[in-house]
Amino acid sequence: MTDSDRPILIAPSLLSCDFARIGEEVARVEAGGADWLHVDVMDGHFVPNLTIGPPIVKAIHAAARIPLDVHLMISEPVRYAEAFVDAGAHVLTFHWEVTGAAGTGAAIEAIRATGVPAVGISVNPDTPVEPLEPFLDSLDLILVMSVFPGFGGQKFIPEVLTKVRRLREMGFEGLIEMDGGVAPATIADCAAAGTDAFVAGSAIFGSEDVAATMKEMRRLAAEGRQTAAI
Ligand SMILES: O=C(CO)[C@H](O)[C@H](O)COP(=O)(O)O
Ligand SMILES: [Fe+2]
Repeated sequence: MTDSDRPILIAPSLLSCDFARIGEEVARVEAGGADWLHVDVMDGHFVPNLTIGPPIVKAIHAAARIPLDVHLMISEPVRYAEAFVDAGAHVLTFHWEVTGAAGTGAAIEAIRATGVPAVGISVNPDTPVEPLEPFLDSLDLILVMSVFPGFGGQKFIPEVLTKVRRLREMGFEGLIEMDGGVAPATIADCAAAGTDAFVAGSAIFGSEDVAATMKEMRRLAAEGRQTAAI
């Protein structure tokens, strides 16, 4: 895939939305041009925070028209994968820190067996990407965390950009997603490094006009990618 063929996917993280009005929040970002809805699942064990489970994901899916990008920050992703896929996950991403070199192949296989359209793996900011090499051909997406998982509204860690470049050098052709502190000020660098999918919670839901913010982020991502290609 050449740079010009690569998508620019804007994925608002519902972690920063008004949960009391979640259906309206979904409609608001869809109308504003979102490509995916990013859903953060936390278990209070892998990360020190608790969010939502399959019933709420099902409710979001019922309200949504665009794909659900489900980010599992949980210690037992395989145990719960089917429940999240039944609830409507389109992309299901688990963490390398949970499965490691010994368990990742089996986890990918088990999650693939659920019939989910896309299987992803995520790496924390301090996790290298080289150990992912044996699994690159069996992954649809790699989510590079640009904050330590657990909370929205944290500051972008720019050092992770080298891992996006490294994954492209290693020949990964699938989607690369960045999550954490992605905003108008940081998105161009993410795109220039080789990112396709951009998760943003506080930058989108914290803005006055979600449509204008997403449009501006898309423009800056395209510009960043083009600058990198010159
Ligand atoms: O996975 C996450 C946190 O663990 C969230 O997706 C992420 O933090 C998005 O929020 P923000 O854009 O505000 O950083
Ligand atoms: Fe996330």
